[in-house]
Amino acid sequence: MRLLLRFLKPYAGLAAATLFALLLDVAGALFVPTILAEMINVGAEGGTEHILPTGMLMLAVTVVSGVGALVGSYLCAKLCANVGRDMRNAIYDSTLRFSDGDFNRFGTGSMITRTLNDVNVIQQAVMMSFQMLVPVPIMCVMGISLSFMLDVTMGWLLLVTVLIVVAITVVVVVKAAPIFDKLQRFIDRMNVVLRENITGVRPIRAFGRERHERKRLDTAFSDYAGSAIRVNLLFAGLDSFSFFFINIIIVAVMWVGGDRVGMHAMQIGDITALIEYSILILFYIMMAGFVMFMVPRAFICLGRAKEVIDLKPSIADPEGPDATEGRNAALAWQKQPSYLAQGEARAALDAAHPKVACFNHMTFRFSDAAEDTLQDLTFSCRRGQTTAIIGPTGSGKSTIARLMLRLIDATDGRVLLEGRNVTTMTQAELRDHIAYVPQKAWLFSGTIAENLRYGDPDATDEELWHALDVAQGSFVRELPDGLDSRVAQGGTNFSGGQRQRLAIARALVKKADLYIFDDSFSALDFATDAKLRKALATEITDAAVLIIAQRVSTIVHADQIIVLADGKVQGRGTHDELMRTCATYQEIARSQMRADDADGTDGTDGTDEVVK
Ligand SMILES: Nc1ncnc2c1ncn2[C@@H]1O[C@H](COP(=O)(O)OP(=O)(O)OP(=O)(O)O)[C@@H](O)[C@H]1O
Repeated sequence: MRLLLRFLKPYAGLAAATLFALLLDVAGALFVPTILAEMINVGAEGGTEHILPTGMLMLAVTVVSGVGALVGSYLCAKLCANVGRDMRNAIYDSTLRFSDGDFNRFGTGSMITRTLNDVNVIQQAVMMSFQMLVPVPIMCVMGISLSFMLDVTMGWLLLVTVLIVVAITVVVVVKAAPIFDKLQRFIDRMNVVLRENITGVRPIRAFGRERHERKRLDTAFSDYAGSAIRVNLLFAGLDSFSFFFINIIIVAVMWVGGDRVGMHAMQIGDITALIEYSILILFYIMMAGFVMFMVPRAFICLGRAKEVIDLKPSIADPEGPDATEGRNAALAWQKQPSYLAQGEARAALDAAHPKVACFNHMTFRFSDAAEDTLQDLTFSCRRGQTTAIIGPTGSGKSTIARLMLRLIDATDGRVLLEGRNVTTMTQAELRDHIAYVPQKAWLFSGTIAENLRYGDPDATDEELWHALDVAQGSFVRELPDGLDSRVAQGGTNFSGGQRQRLAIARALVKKADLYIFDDSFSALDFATDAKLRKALATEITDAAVLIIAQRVSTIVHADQIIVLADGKVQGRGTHDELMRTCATYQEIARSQMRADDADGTDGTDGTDEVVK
């Protein structure tokens, strides 16, 4: 509730105006039968000259009430649309601050449900509450007071009826609340299964798992349908009960009212007013009951939205950017005896190729893992040099890229950029220095130019073409629309290799200090891979390059190769050094040679260099 008030606060004026307009509507609705009763009473006693002015008054009240209803509905819709928009933006903003772990906690399906469906439920509930719930107490108090003013006995009759109906409505609503909780989780589930089925339609067909998946979907749909039917049964029950009571009260008012008129305790026109009051009050309570059905669901949705909006990201920016802490740490590290012992050679290297990124005795373990994914990792990426990481699948290579980008934080040790601990920089500042090509080359729906300008929104067409040329993306020149060619969501209208080259070009458009290529050449044929690396070497001369790769041929020319296995560094050096000293590297290189022999690949792709 506090969350809702937080979002309503900026629109306090609009909310007050909405309530005032709706109050006019309610007051008018009750005032009309009061005037009508007066007209009948006066008319019954022969005062026909009052009919015209009273009729005009009724008309005026109806107009005011109608305008109140119209304006109230408009303001209410505006208010709720604004609140809904702000809430969706707040959820999205919060998502942008999520670390990888935070994302995994919620899951994509649930995040979509929370942003779209949950906020929609909240928006609808707020709108209906304003229009149908908030006026109820006003309607009840005013209607019952007017009834008491006409006749005390009739007032009591109406009051008791209202209390019974309210009590039954509350019981039904309380019963429905847990079903709504389930309903929302079933929507999450449907979302997850449906997404999996749509995005994974090819493997589903390829493995002939249509029946299995259909069953999974059917279960998700049936669970949702079962709960929805139970809720609707309660809803229908309350509906019929309310109409039944409205009819009963009309009969009761006529019956008891007839007696009271016979006893001269009230006048004939009062019966009309009392019937109108009863119908209005019970109708509003009935409508409130329907809204109350939505309220528990809206509270659950509010709770789910709050979980996201108020989540303290596991990776947060420092309170005040603390550059000195990071620099001091880097200097302290460089003063260690082991570091100094390596003496002049290192000093010369530092001068020629200053360090851009450093991993300093860094250890990392996923929160749900039993073992460290990376252990005691120490290496640097230097300006003007290429550092490569190679290792078997699952050895922790991509985790290094995620740590550098601070999508996850080191469990122990430090990750430094330009001598500063990454935890002392804001994430935006850190990522500003880095251009990253993810393992899965994800493209956004739009045009090729729009995708490339993710790297730099101000890049000219010439710069985009240049980046494409370096990334061996000349296929774009052959497309009829060139840079304006359409890209489907995820880039699915391009081949894997084309997607990788576009993702590489996107990274190249950004001028960065560190370029990270996470297995970004894997879908390229050997010849294109070789050409691309050659073009990269002449293009990126003043930045550090970190290449994560599976193929030895991709990294054979790297200035430094880190061999990783089971999260530990097994060897470090150039290709030639490692071929002499590192058994793991030799094994990787030989296994790839054997695979190439088996493939019948000749030596024109760089594998001959690997073999030597
Ligand atoms: N969110 C996570 N929670 C727990 N463990 C994870 C998570 N993400 C990755 N891992 C584990 O961390 C290890 C390293 O994963 P990583 O993706 O870094 O490997 P990799 O060397 O890049 O593999 P590949 O070459 O196949 O891409 C793997 O064993 C993986 O199962």
